[in-house]
Amino acid sequence: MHTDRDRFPFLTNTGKISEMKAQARETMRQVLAEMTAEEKQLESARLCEMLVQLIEEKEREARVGASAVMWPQLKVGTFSALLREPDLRALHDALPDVDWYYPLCRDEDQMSYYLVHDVDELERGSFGIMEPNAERHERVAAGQLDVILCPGFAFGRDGSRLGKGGGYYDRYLMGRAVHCELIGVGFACQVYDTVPVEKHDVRMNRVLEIPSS
Ligand SMILES: Nc1nc2c(c(=O)[nH]1)N(C=O)[C@@H](CNc1ccc(C(=O)N[C@@H](CCC(=O)O)C(=O)O)cc1)CN2
Ligand SMILES: Nc1ncnc2c1ncn2[C@@H]1O[C@H](COP(=O)(O)OP(=O)(O)OP(=O)(O)O)[C@@H](O)[C@H]1O
Repeated sequence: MHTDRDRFPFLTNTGKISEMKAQARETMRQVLAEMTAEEKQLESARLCEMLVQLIEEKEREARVGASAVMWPQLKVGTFSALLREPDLRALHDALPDVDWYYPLCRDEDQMSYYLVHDVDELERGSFGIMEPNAERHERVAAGQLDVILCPGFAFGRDGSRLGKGGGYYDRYLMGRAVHCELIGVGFACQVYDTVPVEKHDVRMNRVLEIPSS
């Protein structure tokens, strides 16, 4: 059953989508600021459990018929949490066979992913985000990732995503492989039926939603 909660509630239609997106981001900053550290921790753990199930299922699919010499390892793009984002670090321990890649903003508009075995290898970089180091970590081509976990300010169940406003993800995701699954990962208060998007905004294949208890 859909309720008012499901409609993205904070918009006055100004006729300009870019203005509506800016307004929606501002509201989401306020909504997210109300979450306590404990709530964020609990929901992050829940999201990790959901992701473990999903990724294990993908691993099983990839391994049907695979041989021991060509044992497929999933390449998954993840992210380091900003203050208002879910903390996904627990995935490393829960899924040790996955190759984890983290984004690095290389200049004003380009982002690339690098292989990171241990979260302790990340260093504080642009925007205060914990990032890989281009000299120490191995870069992967955009078309090589099997799954990309995408952060954002808000997500729609229809796959729409409201990002942070840098355009990094949209530009990067244009180069993804056809089989690559894009998963929107946010807290429960970030998921609505739909959120405002422009033509260039890339749709998620799936948006995680913590079931309401
Ligand atoms: N974890 C993470 N890594 C990412 C992004 C992201 O959104 N999240 N980016 C996506 O493009 C790129 C960096 N771009 C960014 C653009 C804007 C803000 C920003 O406006 N920060 C918020 C604070 C958000 C928070 O704490 O959650 C703000 O000022 O309100 C941050 C990063 C690449 N790496
Ligand atoms: N594929 C693209 N090619 C060129 N410019 C783009 C592309 N995608 C986005 N941009 C530009 O980047 C800027 C920010 O876009 P937008 O507001 O959609 O970012 P966002 O999706 O919120 O950010 P992010 O994806 O980094 O979280 C806009 O000026 C937009 O025109």
